[in-house]
Amino acid sequence: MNALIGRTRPDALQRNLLRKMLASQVFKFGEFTLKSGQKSPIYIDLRECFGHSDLLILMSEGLSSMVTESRVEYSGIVGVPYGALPHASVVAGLYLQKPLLIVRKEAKAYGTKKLIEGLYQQGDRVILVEDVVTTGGSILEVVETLKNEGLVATDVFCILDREQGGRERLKEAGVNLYSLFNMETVMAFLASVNAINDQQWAEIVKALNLKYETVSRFEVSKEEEDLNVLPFTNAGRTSLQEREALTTSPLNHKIISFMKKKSSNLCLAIDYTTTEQILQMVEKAGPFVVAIKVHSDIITDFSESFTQQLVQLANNLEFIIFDDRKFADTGNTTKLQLTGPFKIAEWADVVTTHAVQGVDSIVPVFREFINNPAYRLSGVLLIAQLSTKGSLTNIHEYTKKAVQIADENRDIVSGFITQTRISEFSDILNWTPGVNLDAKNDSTGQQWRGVEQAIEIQQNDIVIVGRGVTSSKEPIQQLKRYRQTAWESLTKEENEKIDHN
Ligand SMILES: O=C(O)c1cc(=O)[nH]c(=O)n1[C@@H]1O[C@H](COP(=O)(O)O)[C@@H](O)[C@H]1O
Repeated sequence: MNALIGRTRPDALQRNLLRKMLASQVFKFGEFTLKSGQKSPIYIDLRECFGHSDLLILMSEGLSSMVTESRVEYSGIVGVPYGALPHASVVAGLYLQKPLLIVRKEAKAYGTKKLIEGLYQQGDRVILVEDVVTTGGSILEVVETLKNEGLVATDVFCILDREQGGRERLKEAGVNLYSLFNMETVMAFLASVNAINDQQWAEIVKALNLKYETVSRFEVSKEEEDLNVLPFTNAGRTSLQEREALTTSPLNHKIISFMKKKSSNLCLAIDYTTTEQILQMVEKAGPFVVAIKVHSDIITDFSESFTQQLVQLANNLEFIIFDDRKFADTGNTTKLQLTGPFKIAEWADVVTTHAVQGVDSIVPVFREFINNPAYRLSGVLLIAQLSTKGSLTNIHEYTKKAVQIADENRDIVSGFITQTRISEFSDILNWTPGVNLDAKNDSTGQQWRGVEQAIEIQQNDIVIVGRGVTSSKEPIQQLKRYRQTAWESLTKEENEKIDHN
C-alpha cells in the first residue's frame, strides 16, 4: 500500500506499472468466471503485458529490484510455466544475469526427456518467478518437481498476490512469497484513479472474498512519473552524526565537521572569470559555506598567487576548495591535467570526474594523488546525474554503473554530483547542483528546482548554488537565505525525531 504514497523510485516504479497495466487493459471489468468457478466483475490478465514492451521491461525491472532487495542467495531463476516465462527470461537475462531454468509441465516423450531445462547442479538453490499467486497450488507442484531433481526452492517472486490464501499455504510449506502487488494495492490504485467507483469496489471485494471494509483512496496522478528524480533507495536517511562515524573518507570527515560547526550545507559556485571578483566573493561568503566551487579553466587571469590566496582563505574560514574540472579522459591525461599549468591537485580539496571513461581510468589515478600528502586533493565527486535537460546521465543503467564505481571505492569517491540520492551507502555525500529559489531554468539547458525538493524529497546533502547568489544584486543576503533554507531542510527530519523523543 505504501507504494501509492511512497516518495522513492521503487514506489514510483510500482505506480507507473499500475498506470501502464490500466492503460494496457490488464485490468478488465465485466462478468468473468474464474478458474475456481467463482464469478468476478474484474479479471486481471497479466498476459496483456507481453504486447507492450515498455510494460514487460518495467515489470521485470520491478521483479528484479524485489529479488535484489530480498538479499536471497540463489544460482538460478525458474520461470513457472507459462505466464511467468517472459518475465523470468527478462529478469534472468537482462537484469540479474543469472541462468534461466524452465520446468516442463510434463517430461518430453523423446530426446533428453528432461523435466527441467537449463544449467544447474544438484543441490543448487533457485528462486521462482511467477505472475499471479492465488492458492499457491501450482507453485507447490513446481517446488516438488524441483526437489525431485535435487534443487532447493524456498523463495517465490510474483507480480500479483491475489490474497486467496497462497501466501499462507506457501509459508506452511517453507516457501517465502514476495509480491510486487497485492489486491489491496491494486484496489486502492483503481479507486484512487477512479477506474472503479465505490459500488464496483464493493462488488469486487465481495466476489473475490477480500477482507477490506472501506475504500482507500490516495493522491495518485494518472500521469506517469519520471523515475530518475526520486531517491533510488528505500533505505531512508541516516543522521549526520552516524554518517561522520561511518565514512572512511578524510574529506567527508572534514566536510561534516564544517557542516556541524557552521550549520551550513551550502556550496557556493562562483562562476566569475577574474581572480579579483572571485576572491572578493570568497572573503564575504566563506563564513557561510562548507565549500567554494570554481571552474579553474574559465578564470582569465588564473595564477599561482590566486590559488595561494584561495588556500589561505579556505584554511582561515574553514571551507573546502572544489575545482569543478569534470575529468573525462584516460587516466594518463587526467594525471597530466591534475599536475599541469593549473596544478589542480595542489590547491583543490575535491574535483569532479565523469564516469564515462570507466573505473580503471578514474580510481587508480585519483587514489595516487589522494594518498600522497604532497597534494591537497583528498576526494573526488563522481558525476552520476547532471542537472541539464536531456542529459544522457539520465539513462538509468549509466547512473547505476556510476553508483557501482562509487560504492566499490568509497575511500576515494567521497560523493556524487547527482540530482537525487542514488546509493544505499549513507557515507557517500550527495552534492546537488541545479538549485535556484527564484527561477526554473536558463536559456542553455540548466534546470533548477527548490531546496525542499532537492533536500527533503531527493535526499541530497549539499546544495550547490551559483547564479541564484552570484547574479543577485545582494549576493550575501541571498547566500544567507539559501544557507538557512538548505540547513533547515537537511536538519528538519532529525529535529522532528528529537521533538518526538
Ligand atoms: O558539477 C557541477 O557542479 C554541476 C553539475 C550539474 O549537473 N549541473 C551544474 O550546474 N553543475 C555546476 O553547478 C553550478 C550551477 O550554477 P547555477 O546554474 O548558476 O546555479 C555550475 O558551476 C555548474 O557547472
